[in-house]
Amino acid sequence: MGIAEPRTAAGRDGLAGVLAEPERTVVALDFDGTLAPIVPDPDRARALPGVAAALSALAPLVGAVVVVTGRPAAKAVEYGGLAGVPGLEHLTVLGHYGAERWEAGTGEVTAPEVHPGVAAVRAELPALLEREDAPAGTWIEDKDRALAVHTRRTPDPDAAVARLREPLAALAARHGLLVEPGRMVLELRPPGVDKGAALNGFLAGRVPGPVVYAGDDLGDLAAYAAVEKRRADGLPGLLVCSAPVTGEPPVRELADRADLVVPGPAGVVDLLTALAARIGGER
Ligand SMILES: O=P(O)(O)OC[C@H]1O[C@H](O[C@H]2O[C@H](CO)[C@@H](O)[C@H](O)[C@H]2O)[C@H](O)[C@@H](O)[C@@H]1O
Repeated sequence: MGIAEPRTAAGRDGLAGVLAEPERTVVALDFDGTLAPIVPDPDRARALPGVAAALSALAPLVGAVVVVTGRPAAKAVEYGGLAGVPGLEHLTVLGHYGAERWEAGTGEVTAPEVHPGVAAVRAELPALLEREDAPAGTWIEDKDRALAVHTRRTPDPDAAVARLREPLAALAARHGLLVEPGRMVLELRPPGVDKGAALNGFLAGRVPGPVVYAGDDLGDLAAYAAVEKRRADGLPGLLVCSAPVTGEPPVRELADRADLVVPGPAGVVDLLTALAARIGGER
């Protein structure tokens, strides 16, 4: 299995950079929709079988592998089966869009205090959803330092998001939070972090080199922008979009900016495996 040719010149340069300097390359990956197939119940999401094997084959061949997720870091580690995997001793997981950091080396999560607005939103959210007549199936995911309102299990998920967006934004703003939109979800979370800042923070202090970033949702756009900025500064980058395989359309803004669009987590596993084979074979 080979590596598909990126459709953009920047992407082809990015891939060439990765293959030329794997030891300086950072491979950054989103979790839900990229390593884990999308499922109706977020608590049942799990990394696709094959993810740990692909990552542990690739990680020793590149500078670093990092997971950048909106999930709490510990949940991504648990649902990803990412702890104690041979080859992943230096894995980092940046959770809550970078507010949390888990290191495989210590097995510990470091994070700031929980924003006080989260408790206030937690208290007011159920009444707001009732007042707004949120459709049956609307569901709150309590992530401790953020709250996500999911609509995937409502009859018309996109209409429910459109309807709830403004009142949720107003509630979030009253308590110093913001609304992060995603695939059939509106997350009320503290400001000051995003996946772009998370990725840049991770890259700071490392020897400058190529970056591969794979994601599937709106929250990944900030990381795309960070890679695009590096490319403008002359550093190679490869942007990968993990497109749904369920009939759901891909997030347009992401698919349009990607150098490579792959079919969901299985496509991501294939890409990681092919990268490892190519880099390993060229050593
Ligand atoms: O940054 P990510 O790793 O992509 O996390 C973003 C959000 O993903 C989760 O929600 C999404 O996946 C669910 C499980 O497949 C799906 O049911 C939901 O519709 C998706 O939006 C997660 O539940 C959120 O906490 C994450 O912030």
